[in-house]
Amino acid sequence: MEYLQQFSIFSALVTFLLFIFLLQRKPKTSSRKSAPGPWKLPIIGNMHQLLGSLPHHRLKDLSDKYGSVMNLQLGQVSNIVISSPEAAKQVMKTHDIIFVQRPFLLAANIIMYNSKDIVFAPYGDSWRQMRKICTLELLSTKRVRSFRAIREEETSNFIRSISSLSEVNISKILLSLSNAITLRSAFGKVSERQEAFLPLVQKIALMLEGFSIADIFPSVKFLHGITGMRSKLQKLHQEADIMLENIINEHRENKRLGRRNSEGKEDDLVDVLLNLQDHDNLELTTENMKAVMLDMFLGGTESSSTVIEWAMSEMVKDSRVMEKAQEERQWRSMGMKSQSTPRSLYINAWAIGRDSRHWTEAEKFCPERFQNNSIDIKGNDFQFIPFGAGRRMCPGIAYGMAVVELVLANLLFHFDWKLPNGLEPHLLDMSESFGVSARRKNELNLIPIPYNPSHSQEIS
Ligand code: HEM
Repeated sequence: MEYLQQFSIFSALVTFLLFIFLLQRKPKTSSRKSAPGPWKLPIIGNMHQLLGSLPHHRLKDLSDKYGSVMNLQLGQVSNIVISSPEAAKQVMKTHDIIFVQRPFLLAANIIMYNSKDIVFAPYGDSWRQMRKICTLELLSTKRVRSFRAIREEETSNFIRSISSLSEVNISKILLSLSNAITLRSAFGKVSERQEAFLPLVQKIALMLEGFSIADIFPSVKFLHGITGMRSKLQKLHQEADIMLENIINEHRENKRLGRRNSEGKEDDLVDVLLNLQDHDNLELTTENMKAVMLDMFLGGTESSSTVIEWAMSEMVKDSRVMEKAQEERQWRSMGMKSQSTPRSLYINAWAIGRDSRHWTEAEKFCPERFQNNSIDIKGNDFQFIPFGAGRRMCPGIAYGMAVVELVLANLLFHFDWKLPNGLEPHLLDMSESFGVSARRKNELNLIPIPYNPSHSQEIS
């Protein structure tokens, strides 16, 4: 089991070689010396050079030409693009304090109650307090363990639902599973009203990813109005606010009446926040609570399902890896227990994970590269930073990995997988889409072949 678990982790994480995240930071002060960069046009700067391909691909091509610390002008905003582990270490470790800010994003500011969350909060006392609540209370190993029953039950239902299908849209059902786990962990017993929160979160995620004209020309205020962006954001914010307000009020009322919000003994995340608000000497406002809940959904659902989606795609494409990952199940079945010119920083972790000076056959899916070495995923080895690094590193590693590992292990244990319509594995399209987590461009459809239909054991 240990081997399969480790393999799942490695398989999942290695997909981050495919996974884009352009970690966005903002230096506290602008440096006087400018990095090299491509020639730029008046007004739009280098925006035209990003057209025609996904930004992380274009940025890698440009950095191959101009260097791993490159200057790029997008509208009024001067950006530094980081594309090597050495440069990433400089900005995320050695000089982390200078680059710890997130840039101002109109969407985040409106949706997140003037950035009262963690992801978009300016570096300072409020972020520090929220981050502490997040690491010590909401996403601690102990809390993640307390949601184990939810993860297992949802995964078990998920596996059972696949068994009765002749073909599965893996992309879609993985996102639903990830959403369902977060919904129950966050809100406890799930009502229809709470389910309506999910499509709204998806709309918000779409608004938060990508480049917006308002952020590229921050001083040209009228642009924000004429694009309709501001009013769309305000509408979404109001809708989310009403839902979150209702959910929090229901929890408050249940608490007052001594009724449990969650099904089991464990508190859900809203309970935890309400307890902190009542008992601790913290300035945790209801707006903070709502903004953090949005962070949990935006940061915690698509990220995990995308890892599994890419891991499955890679393994279906390469049967050698799939078979190796599935080897262990035979043993298990044999009786084992079951500003006007602000400056931003983009860290192209996608390009860094493919740096040929650090990785042999960097483009190849080869989870074994993580065996028998001590490469760390927690931001200490800069050639592989799936969760970022430094002060703003992801606080959701334990939560995310718990979901990825459990779901992937169950998918591999219970089924063999085939592509539909006799499609040859090597012809599987592996294009990515634009967006924060670079999901598959085309959804992944697979045929599940139950490994052992009489075998009802789930992997936990
Ligand atoms: C496999 C799943 C996940 C991946 C790959 C991932 C990746 C990341 C990355 C790359 C960052 C930016 C780090 C930086 O700027 O250096 C980040 C930040 C963050 N993530 Fe995750 N994440 C995952 C799961 C989660 C989960 C499950 C949650 C919460 C439920 C979460 C909450 C956050 C928050 C709140 C931040 C902002 C931290 C700050 O600015 O202080 N993430 N994540």
